[in-house]
Amino acid sequence: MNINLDSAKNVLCKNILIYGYCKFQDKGCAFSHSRGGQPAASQPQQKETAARPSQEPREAAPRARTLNADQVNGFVANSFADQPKKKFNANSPLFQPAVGSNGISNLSSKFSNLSASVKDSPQFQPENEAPQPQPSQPPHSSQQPQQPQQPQQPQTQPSRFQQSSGPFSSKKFNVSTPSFTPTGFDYSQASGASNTTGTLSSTPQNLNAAPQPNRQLNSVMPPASSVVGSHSFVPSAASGISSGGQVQVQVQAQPPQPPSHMTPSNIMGTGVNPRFFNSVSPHPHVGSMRGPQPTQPSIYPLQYHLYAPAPPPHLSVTPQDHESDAQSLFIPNDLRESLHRKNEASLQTMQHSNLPDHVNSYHSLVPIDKSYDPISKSWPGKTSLLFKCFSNADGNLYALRKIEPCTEIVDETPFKTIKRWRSLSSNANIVALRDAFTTMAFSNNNLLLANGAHEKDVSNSSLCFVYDYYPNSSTLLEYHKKGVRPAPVTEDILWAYLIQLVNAISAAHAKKLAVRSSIDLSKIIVTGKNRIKLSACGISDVLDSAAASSSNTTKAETPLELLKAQDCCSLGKLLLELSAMQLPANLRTPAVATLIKNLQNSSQLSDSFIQVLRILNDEHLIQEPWDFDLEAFTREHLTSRMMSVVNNLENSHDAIESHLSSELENARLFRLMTKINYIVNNAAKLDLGNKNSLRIIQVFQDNLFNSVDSNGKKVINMDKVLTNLNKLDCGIDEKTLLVTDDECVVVTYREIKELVDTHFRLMRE
Ligand SMILES: Nc1ncnc2c1ncn2[C@@H]1O[C@H](COP(=O)(O)OP(=O)(O)OP(=O)(O)O)[C@@H](O)[C@H]1O
Repeated sequence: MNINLDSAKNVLCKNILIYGYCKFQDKGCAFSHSRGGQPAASQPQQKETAARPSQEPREAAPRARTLNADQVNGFVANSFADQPKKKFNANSPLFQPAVGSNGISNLSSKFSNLSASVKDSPQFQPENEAPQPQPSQPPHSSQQPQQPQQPQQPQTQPSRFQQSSGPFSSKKFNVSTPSFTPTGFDYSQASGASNTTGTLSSTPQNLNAAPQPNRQLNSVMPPASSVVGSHSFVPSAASGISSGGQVQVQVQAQPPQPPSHMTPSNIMGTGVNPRFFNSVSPHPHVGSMRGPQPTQPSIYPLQYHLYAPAPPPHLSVTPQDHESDAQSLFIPNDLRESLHRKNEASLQTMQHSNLPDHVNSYHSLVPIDKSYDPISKSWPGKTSLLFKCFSNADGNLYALRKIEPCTEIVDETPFKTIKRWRSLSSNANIVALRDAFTTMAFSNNNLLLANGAHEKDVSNSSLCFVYDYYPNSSTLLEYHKKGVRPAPVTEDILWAYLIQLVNAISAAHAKKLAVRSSIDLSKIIVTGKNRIKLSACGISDVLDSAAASSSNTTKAETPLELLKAQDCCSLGKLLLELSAMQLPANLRTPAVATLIKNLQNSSQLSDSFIQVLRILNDEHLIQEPWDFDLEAFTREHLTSRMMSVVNNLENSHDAIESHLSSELENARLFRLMTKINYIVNNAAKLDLGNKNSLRIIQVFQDNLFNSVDSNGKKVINMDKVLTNLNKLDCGIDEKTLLVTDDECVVVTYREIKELVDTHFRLMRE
């Protein structure tokens, strides 16, 4: 038809007259589309929207929620109808992204073909479940009282997919899809929290009475694996729709319980003495916890096992040369768990306590002593308490040991060996001493001054030693004797301990120091597998020196040679004590000679180790200390054993390095999430061109953090976040279904990744 373009623009389009809108309005229709200056609606949906009564203001970001059956059945493709601009409506001519100059439009225009409405969403139906009868009447069953409509209640994500049946009822359940939501993460259920979603019901009758929606919309949907995959799928739930059109879920599974190793008692058991965290603490420095107390144990520790654990050894199949299993891609579970626990212990804080805010340049004190008794066994007449603290100087964590009373220290003289101890900080088997001082910080100064006490009353001062902090370490006593499950003592372990202790003692002796009270089961800490360190070095030096200078008697200092020999004796005693643990209780006699004989006869220890025990426990060693040469002893008895210890250390170093390399790229998900957050948070401020593609990123981010359990209750599903981010990071071709209140769109992870990268690049330009 020939049209005069000049005159046509003044003629009202017939489509407007007949239908009220023209679908070619933006596609080149030459006629006028404005009635009396009012632009005509270009979509029937827009007219509907305009006629609709004003709705509740919506959240800026679309919130994933479930549509009820009425919404589904009566759904018209009103994508984001109540938003200023339409974005993803496949039926709308407006969803043709304008050709932009930034290149994103090409990409996002693809989504116009992929877009699908919520009504098209499939329902997951387990294969063995009988198909639900189609409703022959409106969804108002006489058997079911109608649930009160609660439009503002949060709705459930899985139920969105329980509203249509048919097409996918014969599909196999695919746990590898992103939809698979392990049910082990809803700990809130375990605490007895009730279902807050008023429209949900868990009664079995609802399942029978529930009609299914008519729509069979499989033609536009992607394969089941990807569609079901984009949502939380709970295999144990059967679904239905109530008479009120509300989704009902029948829950069959018991609420999941956290693994036994993740119970609070277990966590507490590994770290700080729980008494420090009681609301009324028996610890002298820890006051009662103020502030609101949690009413239910809703806080759970970190989820250490975010990946599936390895199968039992007898079930694991040895991979072929060209194969690799998933376990090899990740850091081993036990190593990851131990590192997590160490981090947790390091970052633990204590909000309300009577501990001072600052002790010299150290702050944020948290007790790490696990014993209930502050009275020290190593330094008679003193109390000793250990705290984790942060340094103001370098921000690092340290272990601060407070010793009281310290009235005998009146000047700097007792600290004369501290500098030499500090110089041993590089020794692998000595916990580095960083600082030593006396302080009044632990005494309540204000109270003392108010009571007329002198400000510099030394009776209230404390002696403090600051060491490197090794989170979650335990003493040899706790590790092999007093722990919940004491580790067995083998000969290999004994040799490894002996060599490490000789290394520490030799280093100290070379600096003209003696380790003294540090050679004790309660003062040697285990920091890793068979790795030990002497803690509390230097304290005996300071205390003995202070005691000597304060006493009026001019008592001669103990000769260093004697102290060195005492160190070797202490080493012998310690090894004997550990070795005796291989004997039955009735053979553990206090007489050294008999004990060694029993060890020789009744244990698996080799003759060479028995020989070492004999030498180190020889009484002549104390009587004639000058005769003993530790270097010669090392050369003669330890050299051959050193090779295997070095070999083990090298192997462990290699293993740790290979695990480290597998985690080299572990920041990639953080980078990806940062990019997405930058884009989404700055979307309003930045001119990012095509808004449709931006919307996809927003919806992806929104879907990522919206998980619900089988009851429609919001849960934190780290597994889903990790899985989806990993897929996005790899940019795989698998499709995912992004769902908002009104619409869903099917995109591949590759396409979302391209959008994220493009937008982030544009944002930086
Ligand atoms: N440098 C350190 N870093 C981290 N933890 C440490 C450090 N030194 C000791 N610990 C831990 O602190 C806890 C208490 O140690 P401590 O030496 O006070 O033992 P104790 O049996 O209480 O001794 P004492 O009878 O002398 O008080 C132990 O569990 C130990 O593993």
